[in-house]
Amino acid sequence: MSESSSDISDDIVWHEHSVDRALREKVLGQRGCVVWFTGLSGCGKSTVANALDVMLNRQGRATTLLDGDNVRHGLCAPPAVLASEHGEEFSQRFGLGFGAVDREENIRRIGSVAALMAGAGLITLTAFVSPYRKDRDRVRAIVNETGGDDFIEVFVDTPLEICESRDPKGLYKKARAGEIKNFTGISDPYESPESPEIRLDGGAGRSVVEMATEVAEYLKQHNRI
Ligand SMILES: Nc1ncnc2c1ncn2[C@@H]1O[C@H](COP(=O)(O)OS(=O)(=O)O)[C@@H](OP(=O)(O)O)[C@H]1O
Ligand SMILES: Nc1ncnc2c1ncn2[C@@H]1O[C@H](COP(=O)(O)OP(=O)(O)O)[C@@H](O)[C@H]1O
Repeated sequence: MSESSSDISDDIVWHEHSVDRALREKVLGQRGCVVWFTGLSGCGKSTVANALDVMLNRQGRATTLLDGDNVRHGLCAPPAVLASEHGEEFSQRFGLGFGAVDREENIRRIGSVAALMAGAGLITLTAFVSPYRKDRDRVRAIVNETGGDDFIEVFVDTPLEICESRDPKGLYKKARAGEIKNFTGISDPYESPESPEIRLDGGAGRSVVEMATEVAEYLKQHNRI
C-alpha cells in the first residue's frame, strides 16, 4: 500500500541552515534575484539572456543561466530520453513534453531551482517560453516569498512573424506542416505578461546588446548590481 501524499508531507520538516541567505549574499556582495525571460520560441530570450550573462560576469557578478533547451536535456527531459535508463513507467510519470500540464510542471521545477539559486545569492537568469501567466505568477510568488521584489519578469515581445522568419531550428516550419503539435504561437497559446518589470520590443530592430543593456540598466537602477 502506498502512503498518501498528505501523510508524507506531515513528516517533512523544513531545516534551517547555519549559513543563511544573508551570509551567502554577504560573501558575494550582492542580493540574489531571478531575471525571468519569457516569450515565443525564436523571440531572442536565450541570446539576450546570454549577452546579459556575459556583461554581468565581466562586471564580477555571480550569475547563472538556465535555458529551456538545456534544462529539457536533464532536469525536465522528455519521456523518450528517460525510457532507456529508467524504463517505461518512470518515463511516462516524470518525462515532460509540451502539453499544458507538462509545461506547468516544467515551470514549477525550474521555478523551484531558480528560487534556490537566488537564495544562494546568484543573479539567476532564465530563458523559457513559459507561455502560461498562472505558471509564471506562481514562480513570482515563490521567489518573492522571502520578502523582496526578487522576481524580475522580462517579456521579449517579438512579433510571431519575426520569430517565424528567423526559425533557427526549423521548428516553425515543422509546426506549420503539422509535424510538431502544441507549438506555441501556432497551435498552442502564449499568454503575454500583463505587467512585466521589463518589456523588450523585439520588433523594433534593436540589437541584442541594446536589449541586454536595457535589462542591465534596470538592475542598476533597482540596486541589483
Ligand atoms: N511544442 C513546442 N512549443 C514550444 N517550444 C517547443 C516545442 N517543441 C519543441 N520546442 C523547443 O523547446 C523549447 C521550449 O522549451 P521550454 O522549456 O522553454 O518550454 S515551456 O516553457 O515549457 O513552454 C523551445 O526553445 P526556444 O526556441 O529557445 O524557446 C523550442 O526550441
Ligand atoms: N535582437 C535581435 N536582433 C536580431 N536577431 C536576433 C535578436 N535576438 C535574437 N536574434 C536571433 O534570433 C534567433 C532566435 O534567438 P534565440 O535567442 O535562440 O530565441 P529564443 O531563445 O527565444 O528561442 C537567433 O538566431 C538569434 O541570433
